[in-house]
Amino acid sequence: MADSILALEGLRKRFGGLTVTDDVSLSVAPRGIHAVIGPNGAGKTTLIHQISGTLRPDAGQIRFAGREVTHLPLHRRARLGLARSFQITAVLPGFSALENVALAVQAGAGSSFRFFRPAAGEARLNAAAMAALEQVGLAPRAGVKAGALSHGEKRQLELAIALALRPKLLLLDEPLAGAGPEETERLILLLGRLKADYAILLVEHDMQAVFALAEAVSVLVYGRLIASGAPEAIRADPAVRAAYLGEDA
Ligand SMILES: Nc1ncnc2c1ncn2[C@@H]1O[C@H](COP(=O)(O)OP(=O)(O)OP(=O)(O)O)[C@@H](O)[C@H]1O
Repeated sequence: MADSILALEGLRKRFGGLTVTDDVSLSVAPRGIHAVIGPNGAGKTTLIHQISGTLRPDAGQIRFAGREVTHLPLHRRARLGLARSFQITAVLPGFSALENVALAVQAGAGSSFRFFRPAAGEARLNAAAMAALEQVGLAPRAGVKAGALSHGEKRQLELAIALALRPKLLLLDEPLAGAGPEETERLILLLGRLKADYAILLVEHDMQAVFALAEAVSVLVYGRLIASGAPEAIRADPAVRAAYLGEDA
């Protein structure tokens, strides 16, 4: 589709005898949240890994921002604006929130910061990092060591790191996992704000959050996409109810 930021076409991935991504085609709009849901082991994370470039598909095509990226390595896709949220384990606990984001900005900016004298470069770096912290509501905690942040704040920090790379598409794999009720509410509000400016592909088990946030929902079962569409249509889809939502419906 011409107006999609991401388009998957006939994507396939096998692990030995197991087909984990089975002829998956879907497109993601340039703004808003597209959720991918499905039971445990359905292949959601494997799909995200193929989009980010961590895993190579066996067949099919991935188009991102108007070009084919199927065989591009992860860092080249990141430069084009494809960001995955970094897991908490990637955050450096001994560095402040600001330093963590600044490191990401520096890595993402590549050579563009070399043109500045070190001090000026550092000021620009910190300003860009602070802007990303502001976007996620973490600016007041900029000086706090990442290791001392609460679980929810670490999630916010991961998002700030991803945003610092100025992405066009954010890949979020279970951003609400492990968050308490209050943190969940805060993160849902944050994602609701971010989706106005970014395309977000969201893998999430929290169905309340998914149906509150998503403009589009795709349902994976055993690696196959059994439905894709507006949340209301997905909720009413008999195949989806039978395969997945049935137990909660
Ligand atoms: N590297 C691998 N080698 C072999 N099998 C794998 C590998 N990675 C994942 N799998 C298998 O592929 C299937 C899909 O896994 P995946 O993690 O993508 O599912 P998921 O939908 O993200 O699950 P969950 O909701 O539990 O996180 C599972 O059966 C899993 O055991």
